[in-house]
Amino acid sequence: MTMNLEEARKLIDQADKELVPLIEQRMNAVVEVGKYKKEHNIPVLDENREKAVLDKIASYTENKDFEDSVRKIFQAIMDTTKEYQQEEIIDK
Ligand SMILES: O=C(O)C(=O)C[C@]1(C(=O)O)C=C[C@@H](O)C=C1
Repeated sequence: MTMNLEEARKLIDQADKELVPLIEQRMNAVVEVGKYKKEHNIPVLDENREKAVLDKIASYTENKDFEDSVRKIFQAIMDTTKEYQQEEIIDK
């Protein structure tokens, strides 16, 4: 039997609540990398690192039906972190 809408949304809310502190933890590390890049004049984009991150997270994905979505989500995260490093750290 499928779950009802309310139950499914509760699970989404719970997952979101757990994800936000982890995203913040990731962002804190991204800020440190951004400062290092600024100090050492290193470009924000590191394609090799992004490929390595995507391959690693793909390997963590248990349900392979979700692998492409998980890769897209992490690519969106890294696009956002690059924008943050550029606008909030490099350009300041
Ligand atoms: O590892 C880095 O160099 C980062 O700046 C972090 C990060 C990421 O969000 O994982 C962001 C931008 C880079 O293109 C690669 C990875």
